[in-house]
Amino acid sequence: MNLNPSRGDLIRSQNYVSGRWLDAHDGATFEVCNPADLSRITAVPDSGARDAEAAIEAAQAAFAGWRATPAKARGQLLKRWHALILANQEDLGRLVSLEQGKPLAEGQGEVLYAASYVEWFAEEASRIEGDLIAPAVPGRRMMTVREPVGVVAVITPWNFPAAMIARKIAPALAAGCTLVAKPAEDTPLTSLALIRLAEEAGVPAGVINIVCASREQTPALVDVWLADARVRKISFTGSTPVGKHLARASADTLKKLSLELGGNAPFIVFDDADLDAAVDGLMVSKFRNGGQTCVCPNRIYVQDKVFDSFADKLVARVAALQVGPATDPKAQIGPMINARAVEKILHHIDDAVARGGRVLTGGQRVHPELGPNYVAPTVLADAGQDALLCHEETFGPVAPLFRFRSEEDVIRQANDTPFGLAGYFYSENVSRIWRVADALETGIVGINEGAVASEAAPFGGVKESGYGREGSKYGLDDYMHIKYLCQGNLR
Ligand SMILES: O=CCCC(=O)O
Repeated sequence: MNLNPSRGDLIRSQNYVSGRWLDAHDGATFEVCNPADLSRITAVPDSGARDAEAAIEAAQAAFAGWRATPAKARGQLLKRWHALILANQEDLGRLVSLEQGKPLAEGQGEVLYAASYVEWFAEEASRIEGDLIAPAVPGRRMMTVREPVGVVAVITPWNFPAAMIARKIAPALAAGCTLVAKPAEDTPLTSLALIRLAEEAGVPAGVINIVCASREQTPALVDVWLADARVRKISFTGSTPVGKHLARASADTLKKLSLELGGNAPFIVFDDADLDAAVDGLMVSKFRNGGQTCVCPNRIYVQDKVFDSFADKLVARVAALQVGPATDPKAQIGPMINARAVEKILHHIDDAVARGGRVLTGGQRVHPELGPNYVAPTVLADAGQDALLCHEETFGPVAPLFRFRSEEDVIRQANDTPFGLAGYFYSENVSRIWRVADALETGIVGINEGAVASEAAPFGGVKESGYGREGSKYGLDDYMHIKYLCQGNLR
């Protein structure tokens, strides 16, 4: 099966700045490869400081006009973009799978997920409202209006190359912001294809600007955005260390920040749970995108009494997962994104085994004849709480099971992490459901549910998983500020 899009113009190998497709200022490029077999797909610009600067200038120049465009008209443009994304779903889905590696069905599903944010914010654009406030003294009228923050820098990860950029660009445009964007170096092509469709939808020149950069070149590019006072906001999805760096480095210009950072999600199975439902939920949440998802369960706590039967059911399902490239229609788990990701996953497995863990299934690389990035879906049991995979996001198809005795105990363990993005638990006891939902220190809680993401829901974390919310009726707030108007001397 060929993963190349049938519409050739959707594979772009240039930046898009001020409505023009351009090479990097110095002509530098880097290669984008298929993680399934490391074959070269194309090369894209390896942009630097001058390209970053040009993108800001374009976004700043377009801001006044875009902000003045009625919200309804901005929404209509987003609707046209949404329609084009749906019309090209198959091509975009193939492109996601080609550069990111996820199975075809997941690539197609991701495009729908991305489109759902565009549609949501197309509609939210018409609901940008202010308030009339009861004045505290006579003769005054007090009100609020909401204004776009200005130029936004959007920095996206490789694990959802369509959805993550869509759920940042759509609210930014709906709010009246213009933007400069940098897609992940592993997966720039889907983002470029989406921008090509936004251009086709009629988004004016300069409103969206996107520049690509390699891992080595990214700091030089992003530093320009961090230092420039015209960039009023950064929206970033990625690791906690990088999020902290962005917060520190943008402090001098006090930018507004949305940081969707690392997770270390607990998944708790109480002994009053429906075990089959819990296994279903874990399969969906843990093995989506091969475990390379920030809301994937990282630590699975199972109550003593049901531990063995849960483990048996889970192992049967995990051992049956098909691993392979997206060109194989039977594949359910694709390659990991790159060699560094594979090394980390294998290191976590080895470390867990060194700390008393048992491999119940998987535990090693597979299909070396296809490529070096395939890891067998793995279930581990009984590693110590000091194992690395208790403290760091593994970001791979590894499900470590830990026994617990009491609710109190498991809540303490679940919250014993600096991260707080998602948490999940399964129980049929209504009182426990509300107790545990309240006690989990996470921004998202799945209660008897493993698939929590939705454009209608606020996505984001607490603690060192970041701040800000994406999607939902709250999602526009990150791209707007509130201005208070006070009229005095009313007669
Ligand atoms: O990995 C980050 C985002 C995942 C999601 O939107 O469900």
